[in-house]
Amino acid sequence: MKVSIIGTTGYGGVELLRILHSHPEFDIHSIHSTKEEVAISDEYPHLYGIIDKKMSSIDADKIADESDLVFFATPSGVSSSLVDQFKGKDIKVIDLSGDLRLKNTSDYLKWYKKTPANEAIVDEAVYGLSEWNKEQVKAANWVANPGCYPTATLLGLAPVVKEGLIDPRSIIVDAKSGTSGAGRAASRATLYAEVNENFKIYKVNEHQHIPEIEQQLMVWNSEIQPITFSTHLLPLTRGIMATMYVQLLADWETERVIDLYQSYYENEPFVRVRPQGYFPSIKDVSSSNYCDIGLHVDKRTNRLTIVSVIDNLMKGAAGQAVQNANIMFGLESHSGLKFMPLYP
Ligand SMILES: NC(=O)C1=CN([C@@H]2O[C@H](COP(=O)(O)OP(=O)(O)OC[C@H]3O[C@@H](n4cnc5c(N)ncnc54)[C@H](OP(=O)(O)O)[C@@H]3O)[C@@H](O)[C@H]2O)C=CC1
Ligand SMILES: CC(=O)N[C@@H](CCC(=O)OP(=O)(O)O)C(=O)O
Repeated sequence: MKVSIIGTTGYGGVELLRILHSHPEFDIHSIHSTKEEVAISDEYPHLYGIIDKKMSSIDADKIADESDLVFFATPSGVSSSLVDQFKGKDIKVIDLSGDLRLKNTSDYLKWYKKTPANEAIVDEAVYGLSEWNKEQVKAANWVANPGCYPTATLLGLAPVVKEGLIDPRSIIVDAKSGTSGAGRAASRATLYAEVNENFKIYKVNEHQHIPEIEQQLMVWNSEIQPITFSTHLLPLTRGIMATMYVQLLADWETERVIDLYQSYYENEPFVRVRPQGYFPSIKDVSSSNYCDIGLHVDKRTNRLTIVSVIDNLMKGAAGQAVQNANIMFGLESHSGLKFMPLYP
């Protein structure tokens, strides 16, 4: 199968290249960004002699004629204009941005402060949280690849929310990310001198992933109320840790909660529910497509602590996008994604 990538010079795009270069079924047919006739190895010298392909102009007709699938690894606002160029064409699309995720376009306007994408395509797009929406992803022409924080958060909350085990008003998510989550464009917030030996909270109660998380939680359980969700910048390149606190409605032992999570995820190659007493760290999943989950019930408060870790560029972006592509084309969901975490 031939694939094209738009936004190849970004961190999500170059992670797609890393995965697809050794994928058994997908061939990288064309790569694109705002630059043309520039070799990707000039932008990323680590690719020298491995992928020296040049970027070409974004011609939607040509891409649709020649490729089976295109990834939009472009910023929010740019993806929506690509949607206009690709709609009606005979090609499957996976968008890594937030542009197709929010079904209510007024939410998009409110949280992203940008013009929403074409409403019919937003309606049609399937939310590609791979573990949960497989049948829909399989049949989809447009996939909205989930955000990095929502992926870690939703995989960690799904079993207790679906089972109705928690007070629906009690969800608190304390999330932290490495700086590659902000992309490759230069910004003061991600300068070495700002991030190194520092730890900052940002976008307090205003993060654009809040409506995305709430939307999916409410699909699973309509009782869910607005959540508290905080994001912090870690002095790391890759990785997300989401620590979540929820109030259990009945007395549950930690062991029983772990059993529940293990039964939910037993057939999922990328979700590892850790045994009692172990809490995963970011290094446990670095550069891999795994999401690791640790759980503990505090018997004094009857609150459950859930720790969920992912690599933001893999399970949080390019890895999950390829997982969705595998599902869309009837391949094994872990095809081309069997990377062991990088350690140390
Ligand atoms: N980084 C992460 O961990 C995650 C990112 N995402 C989402 O994935 C998308 C990509 O993120 P990321 O790779 O980090 O972003 P980057 O800023 O690193 O890269 C953006 C890419 O988009 C290209 N681009 C920008 N404007 C245009 C345009 N008008 N037409 C064509 N290409 C354009 C850039 O090309 P050029 O070099 O030519 O400017 C670059 O290749 C974003 O929507 C982001 O929110 C989602 C989950 C996690
Ligand atoms: C560390 C960091 O800055 N992370 C970014 C993730 C943005 C992102 O992935 O954007 P969409 O999913 O909305 O497209 C942030 O918190 O805004």
